[in-house]
Amino acid sequence: MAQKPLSHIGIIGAGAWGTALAAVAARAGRKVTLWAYEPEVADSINRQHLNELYLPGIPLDTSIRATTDLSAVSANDALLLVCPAQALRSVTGSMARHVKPGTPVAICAKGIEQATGKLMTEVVAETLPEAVPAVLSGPSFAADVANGLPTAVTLACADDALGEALVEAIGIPAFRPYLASDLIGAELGGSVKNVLAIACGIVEGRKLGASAAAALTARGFAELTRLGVALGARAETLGGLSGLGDLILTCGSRQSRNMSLGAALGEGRDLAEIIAERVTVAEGVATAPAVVALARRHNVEMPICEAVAAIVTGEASVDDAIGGLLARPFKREA
Ligand SMILES: NC(=O)c1ccc[n+]([C@@H]2O[C@H](COP(=O)([O-])OP(=O)(O)OC[C@H]3O[C@@H](n4cnc5c(N)ncnc54)[C@H](O)[C@@H]3O)[C@@H](O)[C@H]2O)c1
Ligand SMILES: O=P(O)(O)OC[C@H](O)CO
Repeated sequence: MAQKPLSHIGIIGAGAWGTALAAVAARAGRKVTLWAYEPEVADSINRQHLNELYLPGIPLDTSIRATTDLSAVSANDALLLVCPAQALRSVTGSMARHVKPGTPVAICAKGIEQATGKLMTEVVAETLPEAVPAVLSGPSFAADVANGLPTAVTLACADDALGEALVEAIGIPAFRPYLASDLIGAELGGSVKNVLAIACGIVEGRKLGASAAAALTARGFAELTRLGVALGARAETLGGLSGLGDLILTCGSRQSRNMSLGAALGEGRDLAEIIAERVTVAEGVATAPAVVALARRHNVEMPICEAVAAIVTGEASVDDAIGGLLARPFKREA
């Protein structure tokens, strides 16, 4: 039977990225319902067509309807999960009874659950077992996408027909989803690059130079690839938009929350203070220790991620972590 078009898209999470994806789906001609955690965010979207808290100054299509009622998901043909990784289990658990069996559910959060070390696909398999999972990930700053600047991303789905229907539902010339079937590879790239972006930020904040930043990004990519392959991901996914593509973006720009948080750490600022000043999430902070635990379970060496985890958990100072990386024995590159 031919896959019917996905005309009504439910977006779970009205932070910067959920709001940008709502803008994309509306531009693609879809009916969009956006679930917000905060009533004032839903109110601002419905009344002023703005999300002043998370995506300030960007006018939204007036057709986007916001709600705080999770039962609204039952009216959607497909769902995009865009809440922070550490909140995904509680949100999907609360909405589970409203999700129709067979609904495609695209994970857009980039992180690993700290309490369990589980990937978002595992969390969704446990909380929404009758949904069809997909992963949407790649180089995409919310403000760029909401402003209509072009990018391309990976959309991974094990069901080809549903994957194609999702691409049709949200793809527009300025937002080009490339279809893939490797969900683990697609989600792992986005999760690990956030940790590596903190490391690159530290290099920037400590003024260690552009050569150090490039070397760190390349060695970080080697770490990401080792872990991905150990978890069954395909190397070409890790070298694609959702892996290398997003790593280059996030490691290279202070527009990234993870990179700028690292830069502030590198400048000598205190982590708790940096976080307290922000309303937005920097996923790499919670994901760093989770990546390290996952890597140890699979006997994968990830010294840069270990260094970031040691810094964010307060086990090492920035200088000690940098010194530890530079003192590692020389070895073969591959
Ligand atoms: N912002 C981007 O450019 C971008 C791009 C791609 C992917 N992502 C990913 O999307 C996810 C969401 O990020 P964002 O940038 O939209 O968020 P954000 O930082 O703009 O906002 C934080 C979000 O967390 C929500 N929240 C806070 N506590 C919550 C709770 N207990 N339960 C449910 N929701 C809660 C808030 O309502 C808000 O939606 C992250 O995993 C991020 O890595 C972000
Ligand atoms: O601002 P960041 O560091 O959360 O990065 C946003 C996106 O993941 C970039 O693709």
